[in-house]
Amino acid sequence: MKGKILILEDDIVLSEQIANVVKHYNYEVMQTVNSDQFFEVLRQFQPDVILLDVFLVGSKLNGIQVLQHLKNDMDLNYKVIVISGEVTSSQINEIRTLGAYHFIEKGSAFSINQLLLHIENAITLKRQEEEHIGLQIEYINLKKQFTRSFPFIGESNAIKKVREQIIRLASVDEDIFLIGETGTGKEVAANYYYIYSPRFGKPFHTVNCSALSETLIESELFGHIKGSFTSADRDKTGFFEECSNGILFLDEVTNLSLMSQSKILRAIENKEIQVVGGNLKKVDTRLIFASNAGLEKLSDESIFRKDLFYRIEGNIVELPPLRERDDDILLLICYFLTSFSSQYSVIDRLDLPALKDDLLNYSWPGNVRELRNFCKFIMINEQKINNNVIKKHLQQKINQFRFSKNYSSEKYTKIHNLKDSVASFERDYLLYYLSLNNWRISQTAEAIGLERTTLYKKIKSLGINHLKMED
Ligand SMILES: Nc1ncnc2c1ncn2[C@@H]1O[C@H](COP(=O)(O)OP(=O)(O)OP(=O)(O)O)[C@@H](O)[C@H]1O
Repeated sequence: MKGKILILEDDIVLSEQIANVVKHYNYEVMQTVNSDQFFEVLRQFQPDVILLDVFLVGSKLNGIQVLQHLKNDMDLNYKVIVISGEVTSSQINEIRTLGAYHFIEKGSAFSINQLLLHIENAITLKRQEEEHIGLQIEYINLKKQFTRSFPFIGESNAIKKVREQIIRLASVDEDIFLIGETGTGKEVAANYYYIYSPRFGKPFHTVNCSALSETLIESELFGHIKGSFTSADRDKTGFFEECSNGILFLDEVTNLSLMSQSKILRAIENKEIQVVGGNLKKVDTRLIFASNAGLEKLSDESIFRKDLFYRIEGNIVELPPLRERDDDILLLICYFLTSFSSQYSVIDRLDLPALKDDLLNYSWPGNVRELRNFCKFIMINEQKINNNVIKKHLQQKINQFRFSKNYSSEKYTKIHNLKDSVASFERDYLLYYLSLNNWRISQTAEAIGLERTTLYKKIKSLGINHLKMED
């Protein structure tokens, strides 16, 4: 069946004649003689094309009024072909303004073959429009899904500025360089760029450059031809070509060798890649670079090529560390706790604003990732969540951080006598766990796997002041 046709025609002989011909050409047809009957059939039949007469004897509405009703009250995509006897030029204009697909005069010039041609064209157009609408809906849904999966939370001025920069660069289809400490959200920002890029919906791949081995890097990025090296047992398309018309996200780009960076620069400048063992190929790949390196490291020639740096310098966007966007910490903690609480069915009753100072007392060196993992840890390990529970975990975190910062291995390797070095470590270790366990000896002993008496002896022999301790 090629399509559905609904006829509204009071001339039964003509209606029958048209119906027979179009049926013969594999269309499904319904015939009606007045407007009431027409609207009754219309709802159920859902035609592709409507053949509409203008003057209808015995009908509540004439053809033009029917057309008016179709335009104003029905948002479905029908194609209407008006077939009529004598109509005035102003009526023809009205028919056109009301959105009819075509107007055909009855009379001696009327040809059913021509009508068939118009029907076929109308149906083709309708299918194309439907496909276009379908694609648009799919595109909008994909965007919504993407935005939900990669929320970019933050209302601090710093993050607002970052979002603005990203939207501006994405909308003009420029390469971008995201820099920032680990966990500040460079990958989140890359996804945000993709959403605002005209390339959204086209391929988008992430390559972690530190995971690429130097020998295979060219083949991974630019592809290779079968037989071009020992293990190349078939042709391979590289990431640049896979993402042509789309976006390639090169994460940790400063971990690439200077040689590999020069090949990337060539690919950007010439919009062309050299396939390993093959020919040059034109590509149109937009690039997002990301690195944990600060600006001063980026301008160090031994880490990042000067020419590549100058090429991208104007498009650097810096993700601020969490400690510099304190306004966001409550928004983020609230988001993570809520998302993990539904995941692990833990109810959270918290007065978050009262926690702000405590949260900001810590520097969050792992940034948003650390905050996220902190929330996850609490949600998994605690049954009841309240401000005190959060404070307790925060204090433990602060203690651990101080311990790792103050007692780096360097402190012990500097002591040239092994016995003294071990003693120094043991002392720091015990002090750390004693403070973590509120100076309770039994609790500390259990936490570190010692007998209570052994711990007590060690405390004495290491000269730890045990006056504030309890058993
Ligand atoms: N603004 C934000 N809103 C919501 N989640 C965020 C935000 N920033 C970071 N995250 C979350 O924090 C975690 C780390 O983010 P991301 O991987 O983007 O950081 P990164 O800067 O790329 O880190 P790295 O340099 O270590 O790869 C992710 O789980 C991410 O979803």
